[in-house]
Amino acid sequence: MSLTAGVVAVQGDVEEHVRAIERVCDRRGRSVSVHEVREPGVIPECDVLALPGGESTTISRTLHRAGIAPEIREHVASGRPLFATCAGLIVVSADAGDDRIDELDLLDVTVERNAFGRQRDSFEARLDVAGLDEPFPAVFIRAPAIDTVGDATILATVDDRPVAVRQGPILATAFHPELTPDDRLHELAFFEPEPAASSPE
Ligand SMILES: NC(=O)CC[C@H](N)C(=O)O
Repeated sequence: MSLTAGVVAVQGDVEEHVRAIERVCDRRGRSVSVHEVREPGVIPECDVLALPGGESTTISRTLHRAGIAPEIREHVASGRPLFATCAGLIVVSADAGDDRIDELDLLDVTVERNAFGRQRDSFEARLDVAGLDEPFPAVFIRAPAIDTVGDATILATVDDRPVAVRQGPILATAFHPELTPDDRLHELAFFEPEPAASSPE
């Protein structure tokens, strides 16, 4: 059966997520149609969903204004996979410590925006990620870090700060897996959910 994927296309690296999803599906021999989500009515058709990085205050405001936010909540509530990267992580968190962000409160973590400081505004790290055999080339761009973790499971850390977590159908990273040709985290997010979550296969 063909997979229907959505990439929330408010802002940010949408095209890169689309291509990563197409690559993963191609490798797994799955046909896929990927929709860029800008309005309500698309997410209910999607088996899997990506929420890209960008600027989290803009993304948060637009999601609520466009009426997409409730559909993201329903998507997760129904156990369908959501992959949130960077600003996406900030938006799905429980608290980002910024009044301009109306968090979706789907992931039991609090985050600090731009947590790695000026000198390390952008950097790359070869990251050990739970569930992957080889380190992942992680690209950080004005990345958030996770401050406190409730129910979520930590998959990776930088300087002892969590930068990748999963909780039920949600996988979230402070970095940008869509900016590298390595799509193992898209594969983990969409095809190898935690046992409690339903699989799109
Ligand atoms: N690359 C990103 O998504 C950066 C996130 C950005 N610093 C924010 O807080 O919105």
